[in-house]
Amino acid sequence: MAYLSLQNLSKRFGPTLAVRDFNLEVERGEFVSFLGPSGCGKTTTLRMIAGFELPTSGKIILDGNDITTLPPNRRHIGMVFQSYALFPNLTVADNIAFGLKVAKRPPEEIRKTISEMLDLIRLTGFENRYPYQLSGGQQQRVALARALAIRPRVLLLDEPLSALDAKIRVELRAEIRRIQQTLGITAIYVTHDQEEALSLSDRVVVMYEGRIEQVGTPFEVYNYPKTRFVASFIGQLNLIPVIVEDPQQGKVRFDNNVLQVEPLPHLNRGQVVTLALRPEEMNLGTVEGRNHLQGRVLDVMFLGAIVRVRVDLQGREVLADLFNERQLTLPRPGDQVIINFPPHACWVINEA
Ligand SMILES: Nc1ncnc2c1ncn2[C@@H]1O[C@H](COP(=O)(O)OP(=O)(O)OP(=O)(O)O)[C@@H](O)[C@H]1O
Repeated sequence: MAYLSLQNLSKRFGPTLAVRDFNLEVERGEFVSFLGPSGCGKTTTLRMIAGFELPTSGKIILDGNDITTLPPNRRHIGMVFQSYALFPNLTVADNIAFGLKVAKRPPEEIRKTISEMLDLIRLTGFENRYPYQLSGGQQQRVALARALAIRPRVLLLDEPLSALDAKIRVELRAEIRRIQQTLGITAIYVTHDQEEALSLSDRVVVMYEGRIEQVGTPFEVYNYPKTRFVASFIGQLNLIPVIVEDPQQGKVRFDNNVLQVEPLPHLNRGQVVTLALRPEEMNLGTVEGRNHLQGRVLDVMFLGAIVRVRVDLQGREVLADLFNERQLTLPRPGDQVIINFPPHACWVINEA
């Protein structure tokens, strides 16, 4: 059996079913993210694992023991929140030592753990500072050390980076992953930021309205989304309505253009379906390949590593991404362009 097993978990708050029949198996040492829009039940699920909420139904098994109704302080779980929640009147060292002192660990062990934790979060020398003397990022690293000092069986992180600046957020993200891997600790990370979930996790649980939509590696949920929600929540997606011309040959029609996609044996001729394509699969300005569409540039957004071009394709707006390079000639609004994409880049959504 998996290290942490969530079995048919549900949570109801009055009329709201916040979490519905949630099933997940987490391996020891795995880093799993819960990703979804506000209100989809991520925090509630995390709080049930921590013991702050009792499930309305279902079970939580940790390392072979049923902990569903165990009080939080007996679960041996570490938690990091969005607000650093450090004790303002305690030094860094005393904040880190807090859980160990409550557990009445010997002073020698406490000293040793403080020193190891400071080394791990790269704040050696800061032990006598108070939280107000630290930056937000440093405070959050202390909060992480405090959660880890008790050697928890699972580390839970609830949007731990959302109060920080963009640059610190990216730095600390890498730090969290490094520390998690160094300790081999099992971690569950709640976020509504897809980039954070994709970059940190071994697996991502995509949630919507209290339900799991898909569980998979970052590669799987991005490249092989199982539902329309997952496809549109993670990354950008172009949707183009087309009519099936020849299902066996994978030919579809968009206005007067016949497009080649992969064979669609489960569909019928004449059916209206939606082609879904990522912006990075749309090539701009070349006539190679099998599918070309005429378009007109609406606007150009320079994002650094990529340039995102919004194009009008005969009344339908799509996004096409170019890789930035210094020699690039940027398209301009009003330019006539050709968009092409390979047959294997599109998937077909059939909503009928
Ligand atoms: N204590 C509570 N009492 C009543 N309703 C609650 C309570 N806690 C959460 N809810 C409701 O349950 C649903 C799920 O909330 P939850 O906080 O788990 O979502 P979330 O995905 O973590 O959202 P966010 O990203 O905004 O924190 C929401 O509709 C919320 O209003």
